[in-house]
Amino acid sequence: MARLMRGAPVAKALVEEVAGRASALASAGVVPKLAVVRVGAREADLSYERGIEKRCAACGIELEHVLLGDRCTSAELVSAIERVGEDATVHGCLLMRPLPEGLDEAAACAAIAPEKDVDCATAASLLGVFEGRAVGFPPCTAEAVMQVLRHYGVALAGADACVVGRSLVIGRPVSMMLMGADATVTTCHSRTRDLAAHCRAADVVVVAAGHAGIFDASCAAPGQVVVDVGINWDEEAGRLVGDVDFGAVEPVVGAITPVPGGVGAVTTACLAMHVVEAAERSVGR
Ligand SMILES: NC(=O)C1=CN([C@@H]2O[C@H](COP(=O)(O)OP(=O)(O)OC[C@H]3O[C@@H](n4cnc5c(N)ncnc54)[C@H](OP(=O)(O)O)[C@@H]3O)[C@@H](O)[C@H]2O)C=CC1
Ligand SMILES: Nc1nc(=O)c2c([nH]1)NC[C@@H]1CN(c3ccc(C(=O)N[C@@H](CCC(=O)O)C(=O)O)cc3)C=[N+]21
Repeated sequence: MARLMRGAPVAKALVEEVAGRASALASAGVVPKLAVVRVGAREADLSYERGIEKRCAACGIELEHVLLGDRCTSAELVSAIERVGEDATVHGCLLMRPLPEGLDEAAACAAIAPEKDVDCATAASLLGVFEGRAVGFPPCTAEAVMQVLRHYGVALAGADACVVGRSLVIGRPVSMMLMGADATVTTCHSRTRDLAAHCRAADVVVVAAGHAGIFDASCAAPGQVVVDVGINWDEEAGRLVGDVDFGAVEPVVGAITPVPGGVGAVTTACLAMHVVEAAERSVGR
């Protein structure tokens, strides 16, 4: 039986700290505020937004929704993002990604004011992650993975870590952050020849491929720590599932995060933390 690494206690500890800092700011006349920019109404974005709403309410963070229709142009999106940048009452700007087909994501990300980039969409923030410096903010999900590992006391120095996925939002930043924590990191992707062998050889595995069940019993090893970042909708079962075949893997490994109730719950807490930190920076705290 593996140890279950639930997200709730990790999120709770973060929220307590964030709420305290937000209320200190509010007493000084600054209410931390997040703008969420969403194009269209896809379910992945809506479910994230519901989590953000709950979390911001619990932390004392104000929320503004900037909504654009499915058929908006890249120019309209860029000017909406620029208006958020000019609004001095807003401290954080989250652009829901990926954008619908046909919109220029690079231009939209570049339009975010760097100091309000709470989810690592700009080049400046990515450079901070790459260099391991605290300029900007790392992606909330990548940071949530690190917070889970830290909360549950997973030793990373000298450990062999395997990351499945190389996207700019999760796979690559998590690989960098694990390396920054002195792990030896292997990053796998769709052209990796023997995924199962790389996974089995690792002490810690972070799975972010976006395919239900891609990490199965053939990837698992006794004692291993498995962090499941995947969020997939299982039509047949009518529920949320991760990238890990939980039923097959849980009996083998040492520790594992559930889906739902794992990394996703911590992601919104990291977002709230970034907004408060951005508000603190804006008043020179
Ligand atoms: N828990 C949370 O808070 C969040 C969870 N997510 C979830 O995380 C998952 C990953 O998201 P994201 O990084 O944006 O997804 P992307 O689709 O951008 O990237 C997926 C990565 O997985 C790799 N991959 C795909 N198939 C395989 C395979 N068969 N073997 C090995 N690698 C493979 C891809 O390789 P290649 O580069 O070669 O194509 C790619 O690098 C999704 O399920 C998403 O819903 C997303 C945001 C937040
Ligand atoms: N710039 C950007 N960054 C993102 O991180 C991002 C995004 N755009 N677009 C949409 C996807 C999707 N996503 C989710 C994160 C957490 C939950 C979440 O809270 N999940 C809970 C369950 C929620 C529920 O109860 O339904 C859990 O896993 O326990 C859901 C979805 C982030 N995304």
